[in-house]
Amino acid sequence: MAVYTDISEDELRAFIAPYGVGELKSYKGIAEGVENSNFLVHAGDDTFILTLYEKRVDPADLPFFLGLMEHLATHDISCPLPVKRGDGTVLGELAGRPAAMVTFLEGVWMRRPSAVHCAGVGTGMARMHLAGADFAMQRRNGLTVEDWRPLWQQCLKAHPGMDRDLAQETEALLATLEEQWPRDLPQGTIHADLFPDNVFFLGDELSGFIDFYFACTDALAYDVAVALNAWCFERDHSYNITKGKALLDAYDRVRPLTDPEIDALPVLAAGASLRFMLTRLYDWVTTPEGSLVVKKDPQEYIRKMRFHRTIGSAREYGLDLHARKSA
Ligand SMILES: Nc1ncnc2c1ncn2[C@@H]1O[C@H](COP(=O)(O)OP(=O)(O)OP(=O)(O)O)[C@@H](O)[C@H]1O
Ligand SMILES: N[C@@H](CCO)C(=O)O
Repeated sequence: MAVYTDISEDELRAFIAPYGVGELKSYKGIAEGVENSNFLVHAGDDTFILTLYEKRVDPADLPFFLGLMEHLATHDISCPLPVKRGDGTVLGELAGRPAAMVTFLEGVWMRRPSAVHCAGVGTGMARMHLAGADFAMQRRNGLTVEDWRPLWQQCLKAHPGMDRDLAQETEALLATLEEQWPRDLPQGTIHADLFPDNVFFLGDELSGFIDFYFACTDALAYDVAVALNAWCFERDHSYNITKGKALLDAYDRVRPLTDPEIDALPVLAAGASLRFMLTRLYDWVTTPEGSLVVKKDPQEYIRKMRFHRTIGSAREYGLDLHARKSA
């Protein structure tokens, strides 16, 4: 569940007063999510999401995240819009935590996305990348190739009895990625955590993106690689090329991938699988039993890491290189 910090009605009433959203009618904690405390707030005639940022979010990054949501929401991308207070600011403090209110987004996330949803996320992500091109702020990706080895070392330190096969293959992949990581691909503002639980749909139509708290400035194609990992594998860990093709072709139609991006896709996808394997493994080995944090299974991403080792070109993910050439 994700209500780490509880709030009283009186403090919430005082908190929302400067937002000019009307009288507080009701509020309740939201169980989903693992990073922050989230509440559904009804005030005046509207519904909002109130987030209290917990310790894993650096307060110095909040202007970037909230600024990006405002930029995208005002550039035709459906995502939560931070609500401004009378003085124009969006960030406040509640129960000793930095806190902000954003507009409520209709829709639900897809527990079992189909190829149609994968195409939707491909199109939506490409539009988001184009809309983010003139966002003025920058933020370094704190979980990119240089950060993986220190994270791996922290995992080893916390769990000295690490499985030997896993240790060997992780070391080998780290070394390969450190050597081969592409540094000069087109850069931009990326979401960096575009998993199904962060994309809402109404029926088969994408209704919006949430959870921009890993967003950063990095290779646009890395975002594609994260999504490929998160959307195009089945529960039995097999890769679904129909979904991969749907996502990649849809993305490519809105923002054509460059040749270097296409060439780099297998390396980027392997890197993305390592990134999520490592953060999950870190949580797995450092979170005490009985803690409120919901630990996600690193095993899923170990399987994905192994899969990407077998891939030689973007074509094997389903990208229709032939159709691109003749277009
Ligand atoms: N703007 C929004 N509109 C509607 N629902 C929202 C909105 N923002 C968040 N939610 C709801 O709150 C839940 C948790 O939000 P979010 O994913 O941002 O939390 P989090 O703590 O950052 O978690 P995680 O990083 O693990 O995904 C979502 O699954 C969704 O149900
Ligand atoms: N999307 C991440 C978790 C939080 O952002 C994962 O599934 O590991």
